[in-house]
Amino acid sequence: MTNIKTYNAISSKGIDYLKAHHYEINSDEAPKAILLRSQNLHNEPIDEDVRAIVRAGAGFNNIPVEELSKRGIVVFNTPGGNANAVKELTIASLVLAARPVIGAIDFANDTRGGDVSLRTESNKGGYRGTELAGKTLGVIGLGNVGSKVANTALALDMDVIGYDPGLNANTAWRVDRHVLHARNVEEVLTQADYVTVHIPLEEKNKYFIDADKLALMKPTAALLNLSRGGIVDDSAAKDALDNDKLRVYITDFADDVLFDNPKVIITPHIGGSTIEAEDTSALMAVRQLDEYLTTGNIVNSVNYPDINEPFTTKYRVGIIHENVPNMIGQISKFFGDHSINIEQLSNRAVGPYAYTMVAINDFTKDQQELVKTALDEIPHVILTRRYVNANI
Ligand SMILES: NC(=O)c1ccc[n+]([C@@H]2O[C@H](COP(=O)([O-])OP(=O)(O)OC[C@H]3O[C@@H](n4cnc5c(N)ncnc54)[C@H](O)[C@@H]3O)[C@@H](O)[C@H]2O)c1
Ligand SMILES: O=C(O)[C@H](O)COP(=O)(O)O
Repeated sequence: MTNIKTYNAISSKGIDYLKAHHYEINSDEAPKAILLRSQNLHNEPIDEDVRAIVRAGAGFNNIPVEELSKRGIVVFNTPGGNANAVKELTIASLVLAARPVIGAIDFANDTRGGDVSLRTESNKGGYRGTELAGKTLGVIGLGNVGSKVANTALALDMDVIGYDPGLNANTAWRVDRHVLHARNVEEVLTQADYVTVHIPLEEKNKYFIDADKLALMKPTAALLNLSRGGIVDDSAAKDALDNDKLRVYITDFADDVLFDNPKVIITPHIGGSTIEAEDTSALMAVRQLDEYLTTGNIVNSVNYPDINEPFTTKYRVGIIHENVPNMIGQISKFFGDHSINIEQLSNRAVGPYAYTMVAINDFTKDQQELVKTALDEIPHVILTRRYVNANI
């Protein structure tokens, strides 16, 4: 049995899937893989035998990806698995930014005991809000979450302007054609009545919304951050609120500087916390993990290229290596030199790393032993794994 170590509350759908596929969870054996949500893995020792780490969720800033890549550990996430949940909380946040719902609920509860109807009707004028229809929503990041938010806002009769320089032919189609594409983030910030940020916390995005960008926003605007703490400079946001340069700030990430501020609404990182999103993300995660551990196929990796081929031969060898010249030449030569016939060879690279998958039918025990030890000695090869097709 292969042991999988888990952190955080992983949906039972994911755990049951693993158990039904001959894995054990958190046993005494050295784990072959880690399955987690937001657990911070930076500064945590990762067991020698670990071959894969799967984030059941979108953001992977809690995982030391660079360090793991050097060890040949494949890191996966589950893109889109919780996007609908975040979209719905973002829409709820827009409504909370437009209408004083929370204060109104508190007031309604306070009317208990007196002439409820009289007190309610005579004081409800203090809880008048505005409508989203006709206002402009700026969406920064039009990925799985941002595209859904943008499209839904159109259905609420908002004008939507989006900014995402990373869109490509595969991802751009998700965005409704009525969403205006900004040439730069400044266009979004200056035009929007509501700004919502849906980008990953990478080095380049740390404090992406800082004092300078806040200064470009309308003083009547609302800022929403359901992406990550650290993407908005919360101290700068607090200053903008205190100086009437920003009307309201809603964030899914608590921060000491934001507490006890009537212009701030904080939720406790619940964007992806729905039953549906947790089930979907966990199932995506365990399927991707099982696929990698049993066939070598890589789907939704954040550090290595995806290779997803039907497993039609008896054996496969997956080779994780650096993306440098002549690797395919050296790998092919190795197999040729040892009289191992290659049925198919797939190779893809992303950034500094590459993955080569070699499909084999005739593979003696001696040849398999040789591959296990000698292939790793080719310079720039990081890790080699052999896969046996259980269906042949
Ligand atoms: N609150 C929650 O519980 C919750 C749930 C899911 C995701 N998230 C966060 O939201 C982020 C986005 O999620 P997603 O599923 O949409 O990810 P995604 O990868 O599908 O989309 C992210 C998009 O942001 C774009 N982008 C990156 N940097 C940018 C920048 N500086 N300006 C404009 N666009 C930029 C990328 O090109 C990409 O299209 C995640 O990385 C995660 O941190 C939070
Ligand atoms: O990046 C994500 O997917 C979200 O932040 C959800 O995090 P969680 O799985 O800890 O709820």
